[in-house]
Amino acid sequence: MSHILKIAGRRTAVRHQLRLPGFWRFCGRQGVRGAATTATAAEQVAPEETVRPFQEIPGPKGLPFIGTALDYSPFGRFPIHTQLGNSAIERYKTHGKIYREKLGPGREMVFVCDPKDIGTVFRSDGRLPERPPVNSIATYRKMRKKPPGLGNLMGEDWHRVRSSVNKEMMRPKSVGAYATMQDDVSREMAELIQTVVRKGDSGGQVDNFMNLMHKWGLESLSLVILGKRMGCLTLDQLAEDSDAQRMISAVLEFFLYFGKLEMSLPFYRYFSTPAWKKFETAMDTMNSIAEKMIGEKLTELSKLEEPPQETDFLSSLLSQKDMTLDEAVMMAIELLTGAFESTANTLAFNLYCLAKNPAAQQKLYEEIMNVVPPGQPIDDRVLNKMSYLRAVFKETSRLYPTIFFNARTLTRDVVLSGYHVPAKTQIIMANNVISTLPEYYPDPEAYIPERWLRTESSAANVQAFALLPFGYGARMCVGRRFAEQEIFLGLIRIIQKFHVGWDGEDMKQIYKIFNTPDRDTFIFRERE
Ligand code: HEM
Repeated sequence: MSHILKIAGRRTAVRHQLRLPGFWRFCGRQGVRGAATTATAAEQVAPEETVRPFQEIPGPKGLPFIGTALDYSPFGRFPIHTQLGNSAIERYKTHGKIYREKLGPGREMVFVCDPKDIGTVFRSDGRLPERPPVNSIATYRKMRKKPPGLGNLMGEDWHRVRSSVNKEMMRPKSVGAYATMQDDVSREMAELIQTVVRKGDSGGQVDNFMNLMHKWGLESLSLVILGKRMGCLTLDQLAEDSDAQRMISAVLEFFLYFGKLEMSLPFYRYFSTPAWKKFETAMDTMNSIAEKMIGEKLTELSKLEEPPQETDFLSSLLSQKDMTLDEAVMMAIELLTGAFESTANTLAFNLYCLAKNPAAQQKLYEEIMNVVPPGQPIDDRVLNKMSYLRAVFKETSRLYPTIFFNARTLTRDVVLSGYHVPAKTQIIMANNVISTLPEYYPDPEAYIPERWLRTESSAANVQAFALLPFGYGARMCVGRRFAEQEIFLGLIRIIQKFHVGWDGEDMKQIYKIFNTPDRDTFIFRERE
């Protein structure tokens, strides 16, 4: 443990030096307004006299106090689990590309559905971009006296932690080093599907396929973050009391109640509502399993005289100079618990689009066979050669987004669609609306990966900021490269072995913060 503690002590000192002056300089109201004046003058596209005031932004009329919150209740116009994406499409049809909506006390948001406005918002990010806080998680972590986690950190604290994590997670070379490990897990996952298909009594379906996807996502993450296999990848039902199954069940429960709490009035802040109790129990379970796994890893590391040779994310984080031990552990917990569901769902959306579009699937299969013959290991250099695979991923993200909206709290005043929007306003960027508009995507309902290929004449038409599945700028998804690499590997290993079809009703997306497939009736047929 000695070298870990030595490093941790040094980090605490660095943290205190950085924290106070920077934080107050950038978060103080005067500071932000001051910055706003200069930036606004430089960035405004319309002369000042033509800029319309904030209050004139159109939007749905709501009730006093709760605004339009009831629209999103189970009995409202847009029940949140099934209609959140549609709500923005319908509002756009009524109010246009910018609208203002109040969803409860202190929760007024401006929705934008124009790539130019989205560009303006992201370009105004500055050095310390802010997203609206995720209140339920912040409340839980405060109650348990834990650090808030990267997603909820703001100001200089966010910048310091993010800079450390970026070194390991945003550099293609660092992330590429994990590709072979992730590929091993993906190959095993495809072999499990093969075992089921070869039994011949399932008609090519894998019972509870999404559960297999979750196991694949968790196994891969634990290998990358802790350098450890969890033993999830089995066709047998995992024992109910195993860490892996408890973690998977807790994460699914967590996302279900997380979505409910974030999109309803925050009564949980005042008393323990039934939804809050479920959320709290799920968080407790996830954290205790992750803490146990991380604790075991720290004990292993403490027995080493020198830092380990093999790569794993936690060991790399611990060797960063400007992160405290608590923060490194919190970061590992956040990644281990929060990230495998999104990759699992995204892989399922990609498979579904390919199942429904056999010509695109065939084209992808041909690219895979050209670049990676079966049996050959895959590394990051191989992935870089696969342009059709990337195009499939983008086109799926357009039609079946894993996240509907990006969000920012403005750190300076801007002009959006000719309206003045002041600093501190919460902005929701509804890229899912843009995805339905023929002015940005000819034939928007069709699945056409080719529109993303640079060689096609249509490629030039896809406007910047129209599609941003991982957000944008300094605060974009820190797991983007890991997630893409993992999804690409999963897709390659499945499509290489199987023709993927679909049985029955179309898949719909259920909103639980991340979109989730409502069914998983894939049909796998082994290729000749
Ligand atoms: C397909 C899967 C995923 C999608 C679609 C996704 C999408 C996003 C988006 C849209 C954001 C907000 C970005 C912004 O505000 O500009 C975000 C943030 C974040 N994501 Fe992901 N993500 C995925 C997977 C992952 C994975 C695998 C990890 C971790 C290994 C991860 C960790 C994070 C973290 C920690 C943040 C907060 C970053 C910050 O505030 O600095 N995500 N993600």
